[in-house]
Amino acid sequence: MSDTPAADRPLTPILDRVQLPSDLKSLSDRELRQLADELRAETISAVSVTGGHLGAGLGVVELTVALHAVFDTPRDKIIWDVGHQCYPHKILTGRRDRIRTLRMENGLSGFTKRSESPFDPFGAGHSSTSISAALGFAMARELGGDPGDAIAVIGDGAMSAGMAFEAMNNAGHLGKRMIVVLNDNEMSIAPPTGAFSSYLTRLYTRGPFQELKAAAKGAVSLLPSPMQEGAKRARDMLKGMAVGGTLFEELGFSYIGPVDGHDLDQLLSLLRTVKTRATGPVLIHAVTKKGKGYAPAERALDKGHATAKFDVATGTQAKAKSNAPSYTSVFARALVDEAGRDDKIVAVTAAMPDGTGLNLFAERFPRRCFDVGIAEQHAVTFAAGLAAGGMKPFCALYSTFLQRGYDQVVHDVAIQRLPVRFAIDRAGLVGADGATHAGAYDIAFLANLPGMVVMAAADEAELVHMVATAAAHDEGPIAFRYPRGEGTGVDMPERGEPLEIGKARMIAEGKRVAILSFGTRLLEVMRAREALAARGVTPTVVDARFAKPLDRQMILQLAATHEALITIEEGSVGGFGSLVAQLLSDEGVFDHGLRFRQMVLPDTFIDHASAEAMYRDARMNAPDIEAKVLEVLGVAQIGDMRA
Ligand SMILES: Cc1ncc(C[n+]2csc(CCOP(=O)(O)OP(=O)(O)O)c2C)c(N)n1
Ligand SMILES: CC(=O)[C@@H](O)[C@H](O)COP(=O)(O)O
Ligand SMILES: [Mg+2]
Repeated sequence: MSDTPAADRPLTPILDRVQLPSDLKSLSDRELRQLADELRAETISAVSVTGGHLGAGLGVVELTVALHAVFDTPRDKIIWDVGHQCYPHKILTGRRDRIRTLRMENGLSGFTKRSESPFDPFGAGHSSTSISAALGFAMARELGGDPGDAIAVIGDGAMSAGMAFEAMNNAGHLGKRMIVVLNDNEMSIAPPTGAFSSYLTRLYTRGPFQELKAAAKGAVSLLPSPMQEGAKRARDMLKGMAVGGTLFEELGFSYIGPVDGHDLDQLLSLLRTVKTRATGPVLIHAVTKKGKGYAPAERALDKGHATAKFDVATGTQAKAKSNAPSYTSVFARALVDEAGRDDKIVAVTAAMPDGTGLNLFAERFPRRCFDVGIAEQHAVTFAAGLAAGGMKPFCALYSTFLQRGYDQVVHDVAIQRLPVRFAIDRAGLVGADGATHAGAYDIAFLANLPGMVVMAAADEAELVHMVATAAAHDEGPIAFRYPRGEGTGVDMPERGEPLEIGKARMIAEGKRVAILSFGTRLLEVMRAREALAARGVTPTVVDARFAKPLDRQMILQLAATHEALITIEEGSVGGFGSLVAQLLSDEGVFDHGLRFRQMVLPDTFIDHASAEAMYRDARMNAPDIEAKVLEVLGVAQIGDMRA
């Protein structure tokens, strides 16, 4: 477990007096200002030993203190969008003693989580859900459910997603008291793109400040008294001028802002007034700085969005030893290579240019690369439109975020048989981000779609071939998946060669049991095979490459020549193994006594830990494969081989 030596911990006399947010009520505003400074120092110190999301939390330190000082949590509910900015909130809500276990096995989650604390009323990890959830709490209160205020804190990046607007539309119509704090730091993970982002910038660069905007639309009564004076002056000035309402006002919110989100006095005074006077939906537009107060984060291109462990004095991050290129970079380079030969290839990312490697593509082909913002649904249908228009779109998304665009995959892509290429990164278990980010379901939800081709790369050389396969496949949609992290270090091909659709590859011939591997568990399968050889068992090993279409001929042949078949994949039940089972059952193979086992992720949500530990818990590492082979053959032990 990580720790900070006592001598290196920041001095935090006020924070030391805070066990729970109720302790903030006895602090003066001056003490609250000091508390904010100490909370920032404690956050930096903690993340320096755990790694994790740093910049977003540093940007909301004053907001966190002000919200907890003014409202009565957990009766009042603060709903942090994404949840990646919640570390200061965790420190103030009874979790300081475990803050140096963030994102570790058995430690605190890196996001808000209902099961972790009553101060986390709603869990997150994916973006743009907070306003919907807050509205749900507000309406539950109106209908006699849990009392208290509902406050959504949502970033400018998350605000640009469709869900946020769906929620605003509904909230403005229902007209009930709820509060949205728009935390505008002009950053997503990368600098934000899009017209909405420019709109927010215009809101605070065009001139009118909070007094003027509030005056223009009658939100004056929500402003604290000193500001009301200014507002009245502003209203007088405005007489006769045509001042357009903000988009938020048009949607039925009282808009207050922009306010300086690091000015604690102003925040306290504003929130106190809103707390006593608000009757309907209110949006407070707070302007903040991502990474605020820690120079290395403020200077970094990503404003310290996510860091490895680091040295607090210098900001220097610990470098992971790497023996092989990451799958992400292999994908990106292969795509750039293909695109150099084919100018119809275009690429789409939903706010993850660095995470998907498409930053590399954008450097080389800026006109052919689109960052659509946090908008996975749009990304998929936009790619469908590009395909319908004659382009060859690669839609590069994390498996977990593709979930949000599923109807678009079915309705806009698959039914129309449009050749959208889905590059699915972060397939399988991802480690520290935990269950919300696990890429567990894409095989199941894609391979059940008629006409969809679904591939998984067993190593980085295979990935290069799959990029080439997707580029060459114009007949309909095609997807290929690959995990987070580095490859296996295999020799790389000069250039990708399109694979024959639906053909598996034989890796090692053996006897009695055949293991059909789909994806990067192949390495663990080969380790298991080596261990089994010592016991005189030599399984046949096949890299399936395709979950859809299956290599029927190869699978039926293996079934005819082996006593048992085992499938393994980094995905949930309902995917590759289920399709193999369906084939074997349809062909009556089970009637002849074939023994069959599927190794899939368990039917539980696996908590954050290292990816290796998560696969250990999922029982999908080499010792588990070895045990499964022995069990299916009825050889030796029953029980845990890993003693
Ligand atoms: C649906 C979804 N897509 C993508 C992401 C990845 N993601 C996490 S935080 C983030 C940027 C959020 O920007 P913003 O809301 O402005 O918050 P900030 O980090 O600037 O505080 C992105 C793209 C996600 N969590 N959920
Ligand atoms: C909060 C969030 O959704 C992202 O920041 C995510 O943690 C990135 O994951 P990777 O580190 O795998 O890119
Ligand atoms: Mg932002």
